[in-house]
Amino acid sequence: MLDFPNAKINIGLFVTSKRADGFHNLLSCFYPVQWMDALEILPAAWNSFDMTGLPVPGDPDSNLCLKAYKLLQQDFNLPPVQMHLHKVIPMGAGLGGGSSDAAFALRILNKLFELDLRAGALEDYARQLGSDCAFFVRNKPVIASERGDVFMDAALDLKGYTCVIVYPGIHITTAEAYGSIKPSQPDCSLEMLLKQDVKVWKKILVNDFEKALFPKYPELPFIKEKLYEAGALYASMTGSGSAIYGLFEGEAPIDFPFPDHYLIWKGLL
Ligand SMILES: C[C@](O)(CO)[C@H](O)COP(=O)(O)OP(=O)(O)OC[C@H]1O[C@@H](n2ccc(N)nc2=O)[C@H](O)[C@@H]1O
Ligand SMILES: Nc1ncnc2c1ncn2[C@@H]1O[C@H](COP(=O)(O)OP(=O)(O)OP(=O)(O)O)[C@@H](O)[C@H]1O
Repeated sequence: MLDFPNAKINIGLFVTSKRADGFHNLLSCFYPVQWMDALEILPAAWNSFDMTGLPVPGDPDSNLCLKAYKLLQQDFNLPPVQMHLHKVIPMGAGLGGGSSDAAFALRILNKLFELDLRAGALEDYARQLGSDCAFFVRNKPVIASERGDVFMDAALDLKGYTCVIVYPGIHITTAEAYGSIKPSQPDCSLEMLLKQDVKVWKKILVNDFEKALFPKYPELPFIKEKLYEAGALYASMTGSGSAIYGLFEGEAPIDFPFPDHYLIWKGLL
């Protein structure tokens, strides 16, 4: 069975407090975007896993797709599978690519072997694999709270907007980003802020990680400024970076003044 794990962007991200378990509570709108990997899982005589596309750092045995298989294997007597992951979404970008692969692996295995797990049960498995992972089971716009894994549907429809995502090749680990953050509370509820016109988001919505990371990586505010100069109504870093996105009404410009090694994705929301 073949599927296409997609990325997400965060629209507004407030890190509100540090928790007793070492994680942070946050408030953020997660919005799916169609920058996608490809993941195929087939029944096989023995287990195998291989990858193509962007190189994924670390031991392949610790790949989140395999972790997803092993997690379900603890509760279900799964037959062996061959998995193939084609990696397109950059890592350390705040786009949640690894988390999406893991959630899609759970979804595919659920269908392939007719495990009959409902969305709630799949989300519970996903939470064990990473904070962002549960979102990709739902995969529609939500306001996430707590560890980023408790959701409320977001009444936000950006159909017709074009999203441009720029990844400058700076790998920021999530742990590094949270390590430099100072928690703060938003003045007003995120739902209220998102109800305002996209044109005013620039003045009212923030990603708290920008304050912590922009002074350390000056390329990042530069990219954001260039997206605004190109006509974006709203631009922001996604998650804990380093990708920066811009939202354009209708079509986006074709050319951006970025170096060749940057990865740029453009698509309709
Ligand atoms: C920045 C976001 O992408 C926003 O969507 C997420 O909060 C990141 O979620 P993630 O990559 O799935 O993170 P995890 O793999 O669960 O955690 C990696 C590390 O990030 C930190 N972490 C993560 C999520 C969270 N709510 N608080 C944290 O402090 C912890 O140090 C943790 O050890
Ligand atoms: N299938 C996978 N795809 C990508 N990274 C994976 C995968 N499995 C394990 N990893 C590990 O997870 C790390 C980063 O994952 P991810 O792509 O989710 O980054 P991210 O976009 O910064 O995540 P987030 O938005 O959740 O902070 C990689 O450096 C890699 O070592």
